[in-house]
Amino acid sequence: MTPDTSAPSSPKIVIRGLTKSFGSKKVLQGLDLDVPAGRSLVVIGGSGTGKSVLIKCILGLLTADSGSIKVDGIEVVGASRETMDALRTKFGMLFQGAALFDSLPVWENVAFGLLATRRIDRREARERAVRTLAMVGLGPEVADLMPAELSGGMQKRVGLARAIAHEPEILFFDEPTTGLDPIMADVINDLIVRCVRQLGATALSITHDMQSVRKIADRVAMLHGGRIVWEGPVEQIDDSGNPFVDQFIHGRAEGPIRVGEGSIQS
Ligand SMILES: Nc1ncnc2c1ncn2[C@@H]1O[C@H](COP(=O)(O)OP(=O)(O)OP(=O)(O)O)[C@@H](O)[C@H]1O
Repeated sequence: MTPDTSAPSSPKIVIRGLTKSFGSKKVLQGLDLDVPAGRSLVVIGGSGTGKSVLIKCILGLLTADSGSIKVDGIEVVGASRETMDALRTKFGMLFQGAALFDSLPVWENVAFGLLATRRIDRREARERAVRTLAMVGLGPEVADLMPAELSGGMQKRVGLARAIAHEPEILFFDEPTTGLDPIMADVINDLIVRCVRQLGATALSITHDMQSVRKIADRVAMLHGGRIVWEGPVEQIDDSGNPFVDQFIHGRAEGPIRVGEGSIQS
């Protein structure tokens, strides 16, 4: 996404030895990953390999069993509620399906975090929301519509506006193009690139959509068997020499990834 991905960048998020199981199901099994500051890293991997679990552990929505996740040097695993609340002010999130509040107009959806966490009056919040909507290509006439009045692509834009409204340092994108037609998916990918650049943010995304990976990633990490099995610049994914990456990016049924074994070490 940025032209020079080889330039050094200190990590914004450092993950070491992360494990997470659900009952006897081992999902993350000693995962190590650095997310470089100011870059866009995309985690790829088959269904059920634990990509969402990884993001939820970083956000503190799930508690890891062991290991360490440091955001700007602050430990997330075992962090107090106060620490997590403070860290979350740095985060912006766009989840699958945009997850808008149906009962609130668009502008209140966009300004939700601002109204909840900052001393800001409704008039100012609305102005900020309208400015942020403009960043994702939506005019002021959209501000007073209800989410149900919007197409899927517009809802995604509103979700993106909500994610960036408080100018977060770190943006998380969970399957940002799922359910969109290829053209709208490309529009959303372009907006993600533009917004991340404009904010100078660090981005961590998960997606199955290889078009999206090629567009939004500076670096790519492949999750399989509970660990990162390959990590490198996006320019190298076609030439990674890694059989898991090769099979995944070409969508082949044959290869080391056996369907249905995503979270089991092969
Ligand atoms: N809260 C939970 N309780 C029990 N099992 C869970 C929970 N959350 C996730 N899992 C299991 O963990 C595994 C990894 O799930 P996760 O949603 O992270 O996969 P994913 O890689 O994001 O998949 P997809 O690409 O299909 O969304 C799955 O087997 C899932 O059933």
